[in-house]
Amino acid sequence: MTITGVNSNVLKKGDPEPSAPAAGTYRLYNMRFCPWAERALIYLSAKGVPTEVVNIHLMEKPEWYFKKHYQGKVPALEHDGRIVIESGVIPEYLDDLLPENRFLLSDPYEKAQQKLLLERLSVVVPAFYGLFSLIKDASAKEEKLGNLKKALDEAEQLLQHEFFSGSKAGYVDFLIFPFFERIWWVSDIAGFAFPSPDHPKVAKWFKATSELPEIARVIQPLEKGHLFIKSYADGKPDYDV
Ligand SMILES: N[C@@H](CCC(=O)N[C@@H](CS)C(=O)NCC(=O)O)C(=O)O
Repeated sequence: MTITGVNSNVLKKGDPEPSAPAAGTYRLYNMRFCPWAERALIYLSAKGVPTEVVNIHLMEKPEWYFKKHYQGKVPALEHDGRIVIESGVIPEYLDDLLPENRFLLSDPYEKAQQKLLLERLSVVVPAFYGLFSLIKDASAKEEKLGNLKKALDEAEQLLQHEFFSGSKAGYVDFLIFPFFERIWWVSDIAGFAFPSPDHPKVAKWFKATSELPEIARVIQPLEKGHLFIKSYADGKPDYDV
């Protein structure tokens, strides 16, 4: 196992800054339920590089964390005295740094196409965030589920192969999966079906992708996802569930 600490203690205000990661190893500042951080986590897992995960309490951030990320957000990647932030930048950085095992293709046209596909698929992101209000108040259910359906219709149409990245999972799958996973978490709580037979290609992709070893070994169990989502919807996110 090259990834350690995925479920480690959550560091908060007052906790000391960990010493620098050992040379040649990677450290990911993470929050287990953050979809943006999960993009970087999945990428590191797929790269198979030695990685230590450090979980950050986002409501009570350690003072030193602002040296890692100027806004105090996750993810941030630290290695060999360098820090890289942003979930859209870290994967590309890792591909440039470790080109023997690339996921974002190096051919300029293919690379552009993959990025455009991710851009189009990103309709699922606002559709997902819009679902939170349903957990406490079902009054806008029709509208929110209508937005989700439109986003999933788009994804169904964009899925031309077994994976979004082609016959093998890659950049697009790794970066968009965390949002589909969270739609799945919310579906049980807010009372709608996902994955659903209305989007058969997406349903098949979701199952296959969630079972990939590089993903399965780093994601959170469904029950924990439920607990976190409920705490978040209550306005008191519980980072220790
Ligand atoms: N644009 C950033 C977004 C990251 C983000 O919003 N992370 C959230 C957690 S899911 C965060 O750190 N929130 C803490 C804060 O905003 O203070 C990225 O893609 O990396």
